[in-house]
Formats: sequence, C-alpha cells, structure tokens
Amino acid sequence: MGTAVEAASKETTGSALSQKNPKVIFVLGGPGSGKGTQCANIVEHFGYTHLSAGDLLRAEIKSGSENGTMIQNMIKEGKIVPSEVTIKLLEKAIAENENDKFLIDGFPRNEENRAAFEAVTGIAPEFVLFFDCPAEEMEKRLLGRNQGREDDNIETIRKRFRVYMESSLPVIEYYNSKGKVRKIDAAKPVEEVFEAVKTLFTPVNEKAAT
Ligand SMILES: Nc1ncnc2c1ncn2[C@@H]1O[C@H](COP(=O)(O)OP(=O)(O)OP(=O)(O)O)[C@@H](O)[C@H]1O
Ligand SMILES: Nc1ccn([C@@H]2O[C@H](COP(=O)(O)O)[C@@H](O)[C@H]2O)c(=O)n1
Ligand SMILES: [Mg+2]
Repeated sequence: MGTAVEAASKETTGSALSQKNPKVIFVLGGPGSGKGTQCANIVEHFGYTHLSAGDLLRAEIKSGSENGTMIQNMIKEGKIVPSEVTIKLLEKAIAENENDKFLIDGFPRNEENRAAFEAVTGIAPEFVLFFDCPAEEMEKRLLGRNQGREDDNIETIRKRFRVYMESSLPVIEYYNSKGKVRKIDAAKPVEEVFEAVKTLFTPVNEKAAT
C-alpha cells in the first residue's frame, strides 16, 4: 500500500492541475488566529481566490460524500483528515477556478499534508503567511465566533490547540528554515493586522511611491 506521500506521488501525472501553474500562498496560524478574516480582506484588495481547507471539508460533509462521516468525526475531535482527501478537494477547487492566484488557508496542517501536496501538485508556495497569536486570545475569539461550528466548544478547541502545537507548528518551522515565512502579529485589532498584511502584497515600486 505504501505511505500517503508514495500513493500521492503516483498520481502526479494525473494531477488535476497539470494544465495550470497557479501562484499559491499558504495561510497558517492557530485556530482563531484570524486566517479567514484576513483572507477575505486580501481577496477584496488583491484579487486572490480564497480556499479554506476547513471550509472545503465542511462542504464535503454537507454534500453527502462517502467520506462525510469520517470527516465529521475528525473535525469533532480536532484531528487532521488524511491528506489524499483534502488535497483532492484543493486540486479540484484550483482546477475549476479561472484565477491563477490562491490563498490556501489552514493547509498544510501537518508534515503529511505538506509532503503529499508537494508530491501530488509539484507546487511550492510563494510564501507562508503566518498569523501569530497567543492561545488565550485565540480561545476567546473561538468561543465568541458564533457561527455554529461544531468544533467551537472548549473541549474540541483544546484538542485543536494541541494538534496545532504538535503537528502544525513544525510545518511553519520547516518553511521558516527555507526563508518562506512572513510572520504577522495577529493579536492586534483586525484593521491593524491587515495594515501589516498589506505590506506583503503591495509591490515594492508602489510602496516607494506612497
Ligand atoms: N484581529 C482580530 N481581533 C479580534 N477578533 C478577531 C480578529 N481576527 C478575527 N477575529 C474574530 O475571531 C474569530 C475567528 O476568526 P477567523 O474565523 O478569521 O479565524 P481562523 O484563523 O480562520 O480560525 P479557524 O482556524 O478556526 O478557522 C471570528 O469571530 C473573527 O471575527
Ligand atoms: N488541512 C486541514 C485543515 C482542516 N482540517 C480539519 O478541519 C478542522 C477545521 O479547520 P479550520 O481551518 O476551519 O479551523 C480542523 O480542526 C481539522 O479537523 C484538516 O483535517 N486538515
Ligand atoms: Mg478559518
């Protein structure tokens, strides 16, 4: 059977993205750090398409897919869904969109996600936008989010924090060692965070003119 990465790389030639060379930015940070909020701002100002891995998984549950029950159970437990499932959803979303620049939010969440995405798609991110926020602030935001998410309860939030520390931070460290991480202080108010984000998306010549 082999590892997920081996299985994934066998599919590279048949990747749904073989006709496309998209520009990808990974948007990472703890649960509730503000990834979705800031992605919406970036979409509005800079013309990217936002793909949230969590939203794609939740849509897959709603669609009545055969993987729905498994995904629902993993989300309830704050666990990471196997890469092949999430990568297929991301590939399809990228392939079906006419845009060629994407914010991939909440992915890669662990080393398996990272290595399998690279093996399947051959895509390396332009950079990794990392929202750095203290756990107490993230907990407060998640408990106040009020969007009816099944994982916004204190028990699941604690599990998600553990997975973030153990599995997701090492991925951020990996990209940091490659000089790809752009760290933003995400504990500030939304507008201030976006001011910092903007500087990463504004071309250098435009910055000089202002
Ligand atoms: N800078 C901020 N200051 C205060 N509240 C914020 C800030 N950014 C986002 N929020 C609020 O915090 C909550 C979580 O934000 P958001 O959904 O963007 O986080 P996320 O990183 O996408 O979380 P998850 O990983 O759970 O999807 C939302 O209710 C949002 O309105
Ligand atoms: N790469 C991913 C991303 C998310 N999940 C699961 O979805 C949950 C919610 O994700 P958000 O980004 O919307 O917070 C997350 O806790 C995981 O259960 C995943 O498996 N793989
Ligand atoms: Mg989100």
